[in-house]
Order: sequence, then C-alpha cells, then structure tokens
Amino acid sequence: MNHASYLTAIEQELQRFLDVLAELIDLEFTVVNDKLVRIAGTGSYKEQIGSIAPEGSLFQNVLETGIPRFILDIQNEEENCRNCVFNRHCRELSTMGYPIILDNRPIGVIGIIAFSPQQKEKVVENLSTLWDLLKQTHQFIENKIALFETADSPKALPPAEPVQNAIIFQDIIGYDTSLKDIVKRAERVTSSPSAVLIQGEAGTGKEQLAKALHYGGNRASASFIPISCSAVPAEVLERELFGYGDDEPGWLEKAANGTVFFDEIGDLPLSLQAKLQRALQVGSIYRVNGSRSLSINVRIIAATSKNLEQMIQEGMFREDFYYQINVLPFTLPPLKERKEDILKLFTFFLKKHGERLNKPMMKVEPIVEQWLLHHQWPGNIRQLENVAEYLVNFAQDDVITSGDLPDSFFQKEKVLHPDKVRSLDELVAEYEKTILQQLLESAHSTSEKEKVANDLNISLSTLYRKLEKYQIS
Ligand SMILES: Nc1ncnc2c1ncn2[C@@H]1O[C@H](COP(=O)(O)OP(=O)(O)OP(=O)(O)O)[C@@H](O)[C@H]1O
Repeated sequence: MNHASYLTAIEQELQRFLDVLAELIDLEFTVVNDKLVRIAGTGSYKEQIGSIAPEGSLFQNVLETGIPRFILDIQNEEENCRNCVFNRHCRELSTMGYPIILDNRPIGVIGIIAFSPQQKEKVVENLSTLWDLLKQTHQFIENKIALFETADSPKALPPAEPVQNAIIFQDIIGYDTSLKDIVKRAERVTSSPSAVLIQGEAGTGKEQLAKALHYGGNRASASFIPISCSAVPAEVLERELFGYGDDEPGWLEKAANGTVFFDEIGDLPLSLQAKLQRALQVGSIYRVNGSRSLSINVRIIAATSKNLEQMIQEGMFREDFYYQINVLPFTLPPLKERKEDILKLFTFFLKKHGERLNKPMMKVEPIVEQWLLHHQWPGNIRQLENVAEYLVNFAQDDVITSGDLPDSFFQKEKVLHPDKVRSLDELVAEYEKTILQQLLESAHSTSEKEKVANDLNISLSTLYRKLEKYQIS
C-alpha cells in the first residue's frame, strides 16, 4: 500500500477527529487526497465526501506545490481565485490549505473553511493559532498512518490470522456498577458457543467487549474477525463472508474455531440475514458459485446501536435472525449514565496519549472536571478519548484549564446541561410567558388587552387566566 492509500484507510478516524475539532472551534474542516477527492469533511462538506475539489482551486495549488496557503476574503479575491472553476460562485468566505506531506511528497490537503461572516472573522483573528492547529492535525494523520502501517490490516478487510491487539477484561475500565455487572456476566460465557448480541450507542465499547469475550475464552488462539456491516457493499460482503468458487474461502471459514464480530448488524441486508440465518442453523455454507457444502464452526457476536425490535416491526430486520443472534444479550450504558467512569477514563486516555506524544502526565482543573461530568457525550467513550487526545496536543501547560476548552463547547453545554433539562411542558410554558410579557408591555387598558387576545386567537378570559398563572401584571 502506498501512503495515499493509507490516508484512505484512516479516513474514518480522521473524520471523527475533525468532527470533534469542528464542534470545538465552530469552523469547518475538509481533507482531500492526492487526486483532490474529498475523503473527510464537516458541515456541508460532509455531504460532499467523494466529490472532487475544483480545478484551479487553492487546494490544487497546495497539493502541487506542497506549500501551505490561505485566502482570507474569497468574495473579493481577484488574483488567487482567477484560475478556479468556482471563481465568483464560491460559497466559502475564507479558506486555509495545509499540505499533508509524507516521505517528502504531498499526499493530500487539510483545510479549514469559513462559510459564515462570523467564521470568517474567527479565521482572520486567529490565523496563527489555526496554522498550529493544522500542523497538529497533520501530526495526528502522520501518527495514525504510522500506527496503521504496523497494524495487521484495515477493519473492512480483516486478517485471516488472529489479530495481535487482544483485548482482555482487565482492559475494560468500568467502576460503574452496571458495567461491572456486564463484565461479570460476560466472563461467565467466554467459552460458550452461543451467539451474543451487544446493544449500545456508538462508542460505548461494544467491539471492546466482543474482543474480551473472544480473547477470554477457548477461542482465543483462533481468529477474531471484525466485519463492519455498514461499510461494505452487499455483494462484496456476501462474497467475503461466504467465499467464492473453489479456492476463495470466506470469513466464516477463515474464522474456524474463532469468532466473527458483526458490527452494526442492523445494516446487514435482509437477503444476507436470511442466508446467514440458514447457514448458522445448519452449521454449513455454500460459497458463492461454489458447489460443495462446507461445515463452519464460528461463534457469532453481533453489535448494534439501532433498535432491532423496532426494525423488525418496520420489516427492516428478520425476526428469525434476531432470535438466532440474540441468545446472550448485553446492553452497554451510554457514558453520560456512567458518571463514575468519566474521570477515570479521561485520566486513562490522558496517560495513554501523553505517553504516545512524549508529554508529561497532565493535571485537570476542578472546573474542567465539572464540565466533563456534565457533558452529554453523544460519541461516548470514543469522543471522550478524542477530547483527551485533543487536549494532550493543544493544552499550553501541564494543567488543563477551562481556557483550553473553547467557548463554543460551553455554549452547547448550557443548552445540554443535564441538571437543567426540562420537560416539554415547562419549555412551552416558559416560551408562552416570554411572549405574553412582550405583548403586554405596552397593553395596559382592557381594550389593548382585548386586541392582544384577538391577535393570539384566544378569549379575553383565557388571557387573564394566563396572566394570573405567570403572574404578569
Ligand atoms: N470501558 C472501556 N475502557 C477503556 N476503553 C474503552 C472502554 N470502552 C470503550 N473503550 C475505547 O473506546 C473506543 C470505542 O470503543 P468501541 O469501538 O469498542 O465502541 P463501539 O461501541 O464498538 O463503537 P461503534 O459502534 O462506533 O463501532 C475504543 O478505542 C475502545 O478501546
């Protein structure tokens, strides 16, 4: 594999990293490869992943010259945008492009984009900090590629041999009682051949638990083959899973005496659900275009972040297959419900990335701890790890202060603060009160109040009842 292909191989991790950065600083990011194909993007560029950056664009120039460049005011730019096919039709207001250089060769470009005037202002005011950010993002990519080069194989094309990065139950950090119970129950069934279904939101540790089940039992010396059901097209998946012709064994054969892990099983096409269901029931398969029946001996562990029962109701998931895979069910709680674990996991990730980046162990200000405890963590443990990695990269000092966390994060926090989450009725009441206060500000006489009631399409007596309820005089 060349370096440009490695960039493609890490695109999922890169996308997640950029999502966190974009959320933190409220600017958009994009990455193109050596063919100018967009392989990652945030905001509106997320929908354009797979499209090609325009001919004559700044990104093309950065890719060809290997020199970082920026344009701060695209709408009034004559010189630098002249050759771009999007000249005068560009939605970007400012753009920064930083070359991804490996082995002295540009293999792609990372960009920061401003689409709104506020974002543009931010770019103009923070140009040098943003250059540092781009440099660090480059470092992140370099590190990931280095790790990838030494790793066994990319996730979508799993190895035939047992993977080296075995996870054991001791690697699962969890002081929260619900997680401890899950680990305890799982430890009892490591060597069972029965199918396991792990449910939980993205990033809650489903794959980690699956690996611990595999490596903790009598299948540990055989393969653990992870399959991402959403990442591989159906035809490819069928061929890879069941094999092809006389001499192309599939994963179900390659995992002999081991485990096949189906990640996001809800995305497995219905036709393959039926085929797999039959294969598991009879314990044998036919390869695609194959004539012989071949017996299989694999344990199935499946994971899902979707509600499979609801999918069954909607005809999107086979009921018989559901019962076949849901013999030993486990449900991992979201991180926000495991308050006890948040700080311990955070410290663990600070240490992990600190060691990797050769930085001393960082301390955390109490206020930052509060922020961590109250965050909603939609991306769960993976997101927590990304934030820790971000802070190890960017924090100025050995102590992480709230200043290391950008304003945009706190603004979102206010809205999402769990202690402040209120019912819909309360929110509607608050809205109603504000509207009435505004309208009644200049309506003092009965006739003025009648007009307000009319405008709101309610009776005068209803209006008075509401004024009393909200104590508006
Ligand atoms: N309890 C834990 N202790 C330490 N690390 C954890 C724990 N749970 C998850 N992680 C780490 O968090 C990251 C996400 O975990 P994992 O990939 O297992 O989640 P997932 O639920 O399978 O996610 P997805 O559904 O998005 O594939 C991994 O890097 C994993 O090692």
